[in-house]
Amino acid sequence: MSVEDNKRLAAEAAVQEVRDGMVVGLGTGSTAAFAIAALSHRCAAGLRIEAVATSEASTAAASASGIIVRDFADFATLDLAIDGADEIDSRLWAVKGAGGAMLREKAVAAAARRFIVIADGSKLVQAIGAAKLPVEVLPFARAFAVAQLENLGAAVTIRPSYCTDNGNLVADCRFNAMTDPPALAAAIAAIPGALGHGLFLDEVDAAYIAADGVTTRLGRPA
Ligand SMILES: O=C(CO)[C@H](O)[C@H](O)COP(=O)(O)O
Repeated sequence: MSVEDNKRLAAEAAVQEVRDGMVVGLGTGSTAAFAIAALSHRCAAGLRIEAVATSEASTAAASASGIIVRDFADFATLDLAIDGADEIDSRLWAVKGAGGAMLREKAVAAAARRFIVIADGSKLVQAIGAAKLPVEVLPFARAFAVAQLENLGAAVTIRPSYCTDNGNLVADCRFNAMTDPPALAAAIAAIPGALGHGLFLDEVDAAYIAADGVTTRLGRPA
């Protein structure tokens, strides 16, 4: 089984949780794309849902595949959201944002009554922290925010030639050791000009992880 097959299996397992009448948050990235495809097949077979999407790319993909996509600005809560991750551990702490959508992704995940991460087995780690941690940065505050992130121990690279869907920069941060993710999340959130980051410590309710063609669920059942 290839990595792509495992991404698809994890996505298909998560999409089984979607029920008629739900408002569903759609993630961003290659694994989330498999969820959009699986959801599109279910909609073609008669499932009636509405969706909101975490990026312009996912909005376009979902709309093109026949899913009704609404504006997240009009929803205070969602029934379910499904998204990929760059790392996830058994505490259901995740790092997201390699695709640069973490600010919208976190708002959608937080609004969802149930947030599911889908991933192939390579994303399941003993403890998060090896992946780069993306931080969305207001261009106006670029140098200040980078210096503040460096003060927290990060080696920071502004993602070249990249602009988020919100018109901002992404500072990719590498930490030698991420010893206290909750403290780090709080410290980054306190930086003026740092608009959001890819540490998801409170949002994930469950994860479907597929490895070697076998899908495992971590976290609470639907
Ligand atoms: O957080 C994300 C985008 O901002 C993605 O969900 C994450 O990067 C995983 O992507 P992929 O499924 O392509 O590996």
